[in-house]
Amino acid sequence: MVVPSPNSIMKSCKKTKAMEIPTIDLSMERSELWEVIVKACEEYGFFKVVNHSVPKEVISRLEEEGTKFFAKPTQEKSQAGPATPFGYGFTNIGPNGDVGDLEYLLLQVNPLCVSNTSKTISNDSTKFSCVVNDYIEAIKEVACEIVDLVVEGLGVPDKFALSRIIRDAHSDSVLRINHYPPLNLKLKGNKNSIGFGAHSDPQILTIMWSNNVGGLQISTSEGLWIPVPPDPNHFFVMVGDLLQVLTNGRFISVRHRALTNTMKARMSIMYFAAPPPNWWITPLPKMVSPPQIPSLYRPFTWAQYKQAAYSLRLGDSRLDLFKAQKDTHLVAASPSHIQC
Ligand SMILES: C=C1C[C@]23C[C@@]1(O)CC[C@H]2[C@@]12CC[C@H](O)[C@@](C)(C(=O)O1)[C@H]2[C@@H]3C(=O)O
Ligand SMILES: O=C(O)CCC(=O)C(=O)O
Ligand SMILES: [Fe+2]
Repeated sequence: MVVPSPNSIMKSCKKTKAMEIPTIDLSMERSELWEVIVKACEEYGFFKVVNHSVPKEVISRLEEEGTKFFAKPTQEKSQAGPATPFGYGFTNIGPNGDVGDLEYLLLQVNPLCVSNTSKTISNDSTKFSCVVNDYIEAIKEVACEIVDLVVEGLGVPDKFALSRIIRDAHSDSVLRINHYPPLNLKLKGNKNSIGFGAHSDPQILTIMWSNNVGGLQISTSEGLWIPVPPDPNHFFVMVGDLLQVLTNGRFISVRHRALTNTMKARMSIMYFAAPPPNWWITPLPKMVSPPQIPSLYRPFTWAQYKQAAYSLRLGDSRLDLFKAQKDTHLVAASPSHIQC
């Protein structure tokens, strides 16, 4: 059952639309759960999860570490940067000059990488690493539970086809802590500043937590923006580009953006579940049946896709590069030909 969120009635304004965010109660019967999850992934590529297994303290400890770090003077924070790609980054979201008013910490989820990056982030790097690792372990379980339900809902015989990728020791999953300082109206003179420009996440699945400050918007297929009411007690899930490919386009990766708040600082913690770099991405066998249902995409590795994603601008439609089109003039250069 998809439960309407109580905060879902929003004022419509130009190019935005009120919508009930699909809410999935993870304590429901498994047989009912996979059906609603598949429906939400097909319709929106986005949903909220309630009754998840992550203890409140695991979230609040990481929020506290994030707050402590972002409160430091810029010079001190910069010692943890630049984010190339891991560590502290600010203002420019990507290497292509994409604008956005935010600062962030980007960490590879591998405990050794967390430990190394933590040394420049915190004076008590052991504590920081522990807090981050506890969060990663807990959120990874939520991600695996969700993809296992997706696999079951799609009728894929290999029950762990997706969670196995996320659990792989060489998984390239990352954790990102975003901090959007309050918008200085006097300096910006514009009420709606973009914190993080419109994009879809390139990985398989994103699990997002945010503090009680709104800002996230998701896009409908008609290009209307839907504001997502904040809810620090629950998580939000986003379908990423790779899940779109793995389901042969049955699920659509959700385009989203974050606006900055005029008064309050916003913090979001994103877990991006990804395969190992050399993992080949092709639709799950159940999702193709040639010649009637051919694969919409040509095979590629996560490393190739990531390279393409990082060499394009934030809003570009990177999946188009990997479509299995027959007309050669529409087929883009293979990823190895893409300039970085
Ligand atoms: C502009 C960019 C930032 C980004 C890499 C990219 O070139 C295009 C994708 C962006 C994104 C969005 C989701 C995640 O926040 C992220 C870590 C990712 O994997 O892809 C960011 C990248 C980034 O900030 O490095
Ligand atoms: O902060 C948010 O709400 C969204 C951040 C985001 O989209 C990202 O980190 O990829
Ligand atoms: Fe994102």
